[in-house]
Amino acid sequence: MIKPEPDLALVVREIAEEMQARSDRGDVAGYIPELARVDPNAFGMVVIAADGQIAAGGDSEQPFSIQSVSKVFTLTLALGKVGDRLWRRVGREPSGTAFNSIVQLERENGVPRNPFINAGALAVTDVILSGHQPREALGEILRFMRFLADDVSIVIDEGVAGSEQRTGFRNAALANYMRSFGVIENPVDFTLGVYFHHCAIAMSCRQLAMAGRFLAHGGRNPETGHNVVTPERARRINALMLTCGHYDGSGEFAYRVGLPGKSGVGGGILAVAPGKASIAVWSPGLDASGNSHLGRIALEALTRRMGWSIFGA
Ligand SMILES: NC(=O)CC[C@H](N)C(=O)O
Repeated sequence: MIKPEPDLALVVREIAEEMQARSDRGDVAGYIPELARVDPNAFGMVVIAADGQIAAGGDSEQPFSIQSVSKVFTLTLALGKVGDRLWRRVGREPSGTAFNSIVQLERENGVPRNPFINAGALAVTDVILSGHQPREALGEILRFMRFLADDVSIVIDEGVAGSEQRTGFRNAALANYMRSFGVIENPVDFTLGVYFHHCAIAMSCRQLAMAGRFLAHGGRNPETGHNVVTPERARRINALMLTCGHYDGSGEFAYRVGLPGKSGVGGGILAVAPGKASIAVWSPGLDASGNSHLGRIALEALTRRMGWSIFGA
């Protein structure tokens, strides 16, 4: 007997209700003052299926700080700008260290392990910035997000950006250290400014799931028909998300969820079920690796109930 496809809308609503009822929520990111004030009880989830069906649950329309989820999109832009030359400045291996770790950089001559840890994302941002003023580079990133999500209302939360600019001493240390090796080429303050601002882009789960659609469908947005990247590039970005998208929790995420995913300390996760769906989830409480605690649990429930893990049922 063939098992019927589970009802996606129902599954997402059920998961949202289950998550909202849980008391284990993790801890909100305390090191960025503006994020420390976010309500830990928020939870939202949006799944956009291949046919365009949108299944939503919880606080799916509430904008949150996408933080490191932005690194998927800056990586896409930087690859579009310099292609494989990007890999001279950043590696493609999981780090096995915290997202803001400093020790590995010294051992590896200022070349960050991958584009998703902070050091790697700073190097990627620096590539986008080269040849531009910070304002122009930021405009390019924001325009790209609006284009992908098909939504001009997406903005940068200046309060969050300013908050990080005042307190991001560790990122400043990473950037200065890389500058000493020539891995960062622009004035460090410029690169940091663009980085803090793209991390401070605010989006809802629906907007984020929209923006991720090209990754689920071989580089092409099935709705607009826009080819954003080649199928090969989409596949490779997904591979990096699977192996590096959750820092030192990437193995656990692959083990439990089985999808390429990218987290941010705002509590958002973008996950990609190739050929099937683009998924965004948000719950501000984090686990010890700095990834959304309930976000991961919700995604695990989704892939189990839908049979969507890339490794099989
Ligand atoms: N993991 C994250 O989301 C970190 C991003 C944050 N803006 C930082 O640089 O610390």
